[in-house]
Amino acid sequence: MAPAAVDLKRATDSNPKKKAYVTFLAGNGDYVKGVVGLAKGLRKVNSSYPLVVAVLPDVPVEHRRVLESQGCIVREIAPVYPPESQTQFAMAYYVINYSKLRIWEFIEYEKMIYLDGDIQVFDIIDHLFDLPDGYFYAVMDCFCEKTWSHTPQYKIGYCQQLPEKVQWPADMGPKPSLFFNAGMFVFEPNINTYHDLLNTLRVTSPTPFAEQDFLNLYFKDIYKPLSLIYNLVLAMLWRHPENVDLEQVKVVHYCAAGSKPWRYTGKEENMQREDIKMLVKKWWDIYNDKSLDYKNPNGNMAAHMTTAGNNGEMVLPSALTDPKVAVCAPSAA
Ligand SMILES: O=c1ccn([C@@H]2O[C@H](COP(=O)(O)OP(=O)(O)O)[C@@H](O)[C@H]2O)c(=O)[nH]1
Ligand SMILES: OC[C@H]1O[C@H](O[C@@H]2[C@@H](O)[C@H](O)[C@@H](O)[C@H](O)[C@@H]2O)[C@H](O)[C@@H](O)[C@H]1O
Ligand SMILES: [Mn+2]
Repeated sequence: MAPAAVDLKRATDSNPKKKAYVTFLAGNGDYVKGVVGLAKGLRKVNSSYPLVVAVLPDVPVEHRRVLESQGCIVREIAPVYPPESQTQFAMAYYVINYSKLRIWEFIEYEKMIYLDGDIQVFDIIDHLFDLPDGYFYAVMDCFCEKTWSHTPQYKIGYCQQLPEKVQWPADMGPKPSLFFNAGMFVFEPNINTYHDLLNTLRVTSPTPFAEQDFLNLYFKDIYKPLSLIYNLVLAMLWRHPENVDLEQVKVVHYCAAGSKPWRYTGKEENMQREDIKMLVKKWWDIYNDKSLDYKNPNGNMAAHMTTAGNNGEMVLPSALTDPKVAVCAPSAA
């Protein structure tokens, strides 16, 4: 699918080096809040690059308009499904995450940083665009959460985050290759890679972590681990606290069960931790910061995005102001 002219134009005019952040949005639910938060977070750290949002057809036009009003470049992609199988995904909805593969087709960009919609960038990471070409950069995952209970490493208590804790037994074959979390990665869109990814997927049996497993398999030979400061998988806080210095962390990935800030209730395991409550509040502080809203070139909010409330305040479309999930930033520090 050739890139739409308008995207090409915007990519060339306002972004001569043709680099961009990209995220993925599916459905008509509340992940759009995550993407709005991400767009505002990148603005807060003064990133020089735009945020492209790859949206599935089921993302409503109202959500797309809100994202455009926040300065995002919205690109519709077709879904990608894995081959038919009886696989039980770690989370049933992971099946839609294979659609992330479409971003390799965004060849008007020479380098992109993919970020999940449940990620927030608290410190500028634009320098990652200058990493040498020809590699796939991402942060190593952790195998200690229950979501990994189907794996041999979980069963013997082995985790790449602390490999000396449990030796990998020789009778279990070679130690698993380094495995990255697919919520954040630095990559180069390339049409040949794109077609090869889709062709390879057609002959690859799906596995519990869906496209994350597939990407780890596909890029195993060129994968280069990044420091965890670029994608703090929250479980690291209680699984490997010795590896985490929160002061240094630049990117937080709200992937632990119950940690999505826009759905946070504090009820799930580990969600009453002071560091979790602090990180959720940090996310809400950005999401609610109106000074971080995008001002289009003529210096005001895109009119068709908002309507004035009774006393002139900015009223976002109902999708983003659902009273049921009104600001629930915990009172903690
Ligand atoms: O209903 C959904 C589920 C997922 N996603 C996108 O797919 C990414 C991966 O899913 P998720 O972050 O929930 O996986 P986790 O990192 O929590 O395992 C999300 O961050 C979103 O960008 C989405 O847009 N809508
Ligand atoms: O579709 C598979 C997903 O797999 C990954 O999420 C997992 C993984 O991080 C585990 O290690 C955690 O235990 C778990 O909580 C978390 O959901 C990616 O973050 C996401 O983008 C996506 O690729
Ligand atoms: Mn995620």
